[in-house]
Amino acid sequence: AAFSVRQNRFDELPDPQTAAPDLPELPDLQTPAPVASSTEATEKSEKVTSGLLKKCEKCFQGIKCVPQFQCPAHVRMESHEKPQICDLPAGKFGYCCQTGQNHTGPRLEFSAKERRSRFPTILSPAVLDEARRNFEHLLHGVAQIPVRRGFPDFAHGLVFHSTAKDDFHNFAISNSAIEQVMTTQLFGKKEQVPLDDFITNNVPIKFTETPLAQHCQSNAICRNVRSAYRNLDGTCNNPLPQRSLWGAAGQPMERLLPPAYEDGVWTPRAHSSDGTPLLGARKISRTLLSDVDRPHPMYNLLVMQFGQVLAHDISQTSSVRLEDGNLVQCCSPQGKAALSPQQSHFACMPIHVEPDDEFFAAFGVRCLNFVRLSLVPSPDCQLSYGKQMSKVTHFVDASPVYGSSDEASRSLRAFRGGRLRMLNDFGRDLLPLTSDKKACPSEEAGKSCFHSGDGRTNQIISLITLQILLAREHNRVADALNQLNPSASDEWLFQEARRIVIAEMQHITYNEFLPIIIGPQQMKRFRLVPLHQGYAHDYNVNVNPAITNEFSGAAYRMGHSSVDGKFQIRQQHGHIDEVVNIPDVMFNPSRMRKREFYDDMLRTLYSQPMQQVDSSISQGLSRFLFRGDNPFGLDLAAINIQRGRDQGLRSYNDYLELMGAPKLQSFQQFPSEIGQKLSRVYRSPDDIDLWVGGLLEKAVEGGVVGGTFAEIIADQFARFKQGDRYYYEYDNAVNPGAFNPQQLQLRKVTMARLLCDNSDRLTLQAVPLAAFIRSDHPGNQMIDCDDASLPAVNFEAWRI
Ligand code: HEM
Ligand SMILES: [Ca+2]
Repeated sequence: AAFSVRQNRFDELPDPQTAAPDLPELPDLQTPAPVASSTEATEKSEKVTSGLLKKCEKCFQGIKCVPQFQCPAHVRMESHEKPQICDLPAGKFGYCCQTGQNHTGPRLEFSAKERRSRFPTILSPAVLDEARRNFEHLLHGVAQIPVRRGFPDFAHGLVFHSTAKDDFHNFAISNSAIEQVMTTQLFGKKEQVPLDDFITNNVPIKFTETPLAQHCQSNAICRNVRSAYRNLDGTCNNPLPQRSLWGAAGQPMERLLPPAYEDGVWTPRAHSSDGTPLLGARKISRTLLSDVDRPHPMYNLLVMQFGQVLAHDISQTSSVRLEDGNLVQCCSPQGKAALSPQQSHFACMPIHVEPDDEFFAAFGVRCLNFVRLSLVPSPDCQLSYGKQMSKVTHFVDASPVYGSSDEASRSLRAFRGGRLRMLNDFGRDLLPLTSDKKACPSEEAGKSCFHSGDGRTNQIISLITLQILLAREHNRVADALNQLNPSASDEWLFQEARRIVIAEMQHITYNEFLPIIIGPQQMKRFRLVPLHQGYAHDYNVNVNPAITNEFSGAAYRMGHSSVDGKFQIRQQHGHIDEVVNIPDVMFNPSRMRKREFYDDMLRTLYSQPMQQVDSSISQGLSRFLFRGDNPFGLDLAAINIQRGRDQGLRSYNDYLELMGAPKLQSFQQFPSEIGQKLSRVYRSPDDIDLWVGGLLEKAVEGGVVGGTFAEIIADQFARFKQGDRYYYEYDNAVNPGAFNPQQLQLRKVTMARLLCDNSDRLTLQAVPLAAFIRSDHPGNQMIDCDDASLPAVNFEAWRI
């Protein structure tokens, strides 16, 4: 087989306890595991010696030393061909890696000739015809049952909404991609193509010259690759013409490991490693991910809320739709049962609820709606597995503020003084109201829903708060630039203010936010720490900045565990004025019109602790998500697990191997209570879903997530840095919109400054100096917004 992560190649590594200190460590689980019961794994590892532990050497010219995680092909190599090891910052070792970005690329040793002898190299018209007929039948042969307004699954669908026009466009592209996938499935079945050949892109047959080539992508035409401003849709960031779409809106996501599709193409993982059916996502959620109140001792809810804004900046998938653009329904009314196979849409993957469910049983609910993500055609037009995409620009570029297309950005601009349009609500600037009836779940509420660069803004009121804050920051900067340059054009003011706000967003992300999530070691090892002065030189034209499926489908959803089910809205002197349950402020923005609410919400965010990232998920998300006026909502934990399977994520153990840690061999390696629960829902440690396994790990030192999520997240932010030519720390040799040394003083910006500069100063007069740290944490302190020791960016450097 070309690919076999199932074999544990890392049992060749010596026991981390007894070997050199810089070896990969066992995943640290939330409470110390009873190591005493000497497991099979320990015995094995004591016996073997490693070919890996040669002394660290320098990599050959042109080859980079990267963390093992960024050298995914290593899991597919025999030990004698493993890459050479080398030194990384933070006293860790890495690999001299040559694999480039194509993690699921074909193995080199198969020559094209050898491959060709196995199956035909062209698609026969008969296969194309049959697949076409099958697909037509799937599209039109079943009842088109839409989701009804006012129900939780309607709001869930809105999370994938951008504009009606976009949804329509995606529908056509996704259909073409799904027809490609179905043709591939049929071809695979007829020619008995080995599963491994699909998942490693080893089937060198193209759709070119068939009708299915119609939507295969061409490259973007970049009129000016030296433009000082990044394109709104993210195109033309990479200067090479054949890479002009890297990181752009609508582009496919990357993968760290080949997909776990049962047919190698698009059929979700549904079986355990021993062949028995996997248990359902809801069963796993209610067994393992209960709601326990564990406030974080150090970090506040602003970490959670900034985290979500950032999530929306870098990822938005899209779900399969009905032909008329409506959402697909997979359950009978009131979730009484899953629709029969004859009635079901092909993208249905409903979540099964058992009759003994502690919560949903009381409402007679046996089915939660779940629709698979839509696909995009293979960029190279090759027969391959299904590829999910992100609708927003993959880069950290404040796309929630400006939109991910020229059209979206035009709808947001005032075209005066470089400003964004705002709603003046009795002297306070709020976001403009939306006219898009699909942006809010009920038509009535739609009247007061807000419009921004991201379709998910109204999802929760604390998210609206930060969206307002960022839009105000843009206008504040535009006004300051206008003061300095009264004759500057609207376009110049807009683009300069946008360039500054993006840099602020990037600086706060890498300087303040990310270290909290992944800890200082990972920051150093992946070279993510911003410089104090001067320019960074990490740009790498070979790095694809695309979001990975593992990041969006699992690792970064760690944020869901940091959500608290309640907001404690404070008045003066710490007195709690109102307790708001989060489901009551999902897609319900009316409170924002109360005069003091915006300031109060910001104060809540910086003073209320976030929840620890662990296996506890608030019932506000796992029972009442998007409940609206209904007695029950959806289960986001179950949705996350199901989504991982939809996206073809491999099991947790495979990602342990990728980071160079030994795979788990037994549930006994977990703390006993967790191990027992795991054994009730999984047959073997090889079956654990990535999101679940990641949440069970103990946090890395100085971070909030465990080792596996830390690696996936660090890798992603390394891509956003190395693969973004416009990254704020790059000089003119790389970045045509580079800041000059005086302008780079914008590194002074902090989250605390943004809070002060964009509050209403009604109830918010002071902020914690380290804004993401609880104000009651020793060492942090409240600072008055007018205190000169709270650094501010001076815009003099923009006088022209
Ligand atoms: C009140 C807070 C939140 C709610 C109600 C919420 C809800 C949701 C929902 C409904 C989805 C779509 C799930 C699916 O169908 O697959 C989603 C996706 C996601 N969420 Fe959250 N979320 C919240 C906070 C956060 C936070 C704090 C983070 C990270 C720090 C986060 C990260 C993500 C990511 C990465 C995705 C995948 C986005 C995509 O690629 O489409 N969320 N969230
Ligand atoms: Ca973006």
